Amino acid sequence: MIQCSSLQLSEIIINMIDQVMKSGAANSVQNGIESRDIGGQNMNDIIRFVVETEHKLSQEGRQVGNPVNSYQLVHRFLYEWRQIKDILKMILRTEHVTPESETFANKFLHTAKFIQDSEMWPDTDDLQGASLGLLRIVEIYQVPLYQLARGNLLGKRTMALETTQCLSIADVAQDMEMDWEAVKWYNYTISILGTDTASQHLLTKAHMSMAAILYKLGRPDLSADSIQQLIVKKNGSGIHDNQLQTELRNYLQKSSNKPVLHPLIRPPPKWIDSEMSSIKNTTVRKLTRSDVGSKDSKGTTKSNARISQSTWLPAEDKMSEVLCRRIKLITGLQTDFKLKDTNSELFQVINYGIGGLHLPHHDYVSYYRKAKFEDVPLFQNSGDRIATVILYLSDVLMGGATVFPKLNIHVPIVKGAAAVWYNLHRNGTPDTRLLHGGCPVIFGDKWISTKWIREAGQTFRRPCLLDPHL
Ligand SMILES: O=C(O)CCC(=O)C(=O)O
Ligand SMILES: [Fe+2]
Repeated sequence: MIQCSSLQLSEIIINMIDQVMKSGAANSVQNGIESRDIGGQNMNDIIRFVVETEHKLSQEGRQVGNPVNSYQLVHRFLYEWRQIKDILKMILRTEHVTPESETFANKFLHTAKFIQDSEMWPDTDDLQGASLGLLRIVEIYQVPLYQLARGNLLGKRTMALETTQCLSIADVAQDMEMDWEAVKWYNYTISILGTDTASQHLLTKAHMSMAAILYKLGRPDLSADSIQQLIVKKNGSGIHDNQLQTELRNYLQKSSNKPVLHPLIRPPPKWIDSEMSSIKNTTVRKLTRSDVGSKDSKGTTKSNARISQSTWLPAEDKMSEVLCRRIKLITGLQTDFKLKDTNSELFQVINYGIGGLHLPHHDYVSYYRKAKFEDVPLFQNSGDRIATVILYLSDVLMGGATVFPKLNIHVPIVKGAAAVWYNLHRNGTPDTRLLHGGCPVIFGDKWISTKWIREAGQTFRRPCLLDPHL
């Protein structure tokens, strides 16, 4: 934890750089190492950084209590200086290190160690504190974010924030559950990110984090837009689809340990109406009063637990194929429909009128297996319903949300959006936290389509883990 003010800190850094500069080591390093030795590029980066920091600090660093500069110092100390130390240590370990480089590296590391030992080296708490300071200033004084980031704090000049620093502030806001602030900072970061390959990773991270927060804030529409924009940017920049698929999959698999709903890609707005109408038109005349599976008989029964009409979308329907492919892309799970050993069930299309509801239930069907329900071909060798995907085919004016009472999550019905969740723990046992239901529709006509994905075929896509809590 820093024990001194930012002024003291800047003095220390300036002294440290002065020392290194005066010793002439930086020049000899520049002349002596270059790329013949190891990591020529790294070394040039170090020198550039040292010179830049020195310049910036002598120009602006002495402003007492400047929140942006203090933030920059802490950030640089935490990340960039740490990187430099690692590189220098690596240089010292190489066989052909020149005497000049050795002196430079030793001097630098010695001073860094001295500061670190005196507990003045900033830690992540300091960075969080400095980030919160900036977040508060932006909110309380309504400072336009772009001005602050470009080095203009209410008319006073400060250092400009770098893209990685904006992203890091957004991450702090997210950690502190300052959700809308986080969205604002992610959005700004996205707006300044370049199209070079180095920025691609940051772009994905910013879009993904923003999508997750917007989803949590009950805006699946904006959440899906964020992911959609990412896809357009990535495809536009010539990055192969596979890379995006892997990133999305990693993201979804990582957060799957917490049973939360995942933002799902929504089709581009111009497709929504035609896709949704196509599904409704194909199925509307086939709808019949819905059943539920019953525990004690082998069959299904009409029940007041589910007041709706439903039917199944044929596997050969064009929309069924399109949606299966899309869900496979997003979840990474196998979604093929087969009459035996199926990877997923057909899309069930459900229509709830006024007052229509589905009482809280779980989607897993483990009790079927106990009741030897395996003789129904569809269930043979297909395992349990590992995941559920609900596509929302209509908007609902009031009511009708899908709710998860144990998780305190509610998903409003937004045409074109979708919700995904896993019903089973990673060890295959039912995850009871995923209890959910459809609230009664107050105004409107609720259309959804549900895809239950089965365990069969997912072995390498969502591998089993023994931990019963995952
Ligand atoms: O109607 C809803 O929102 C939920 C539907 C559902 O849970 C299901 O079909 O299994
Ligand atoms: Fe359900």
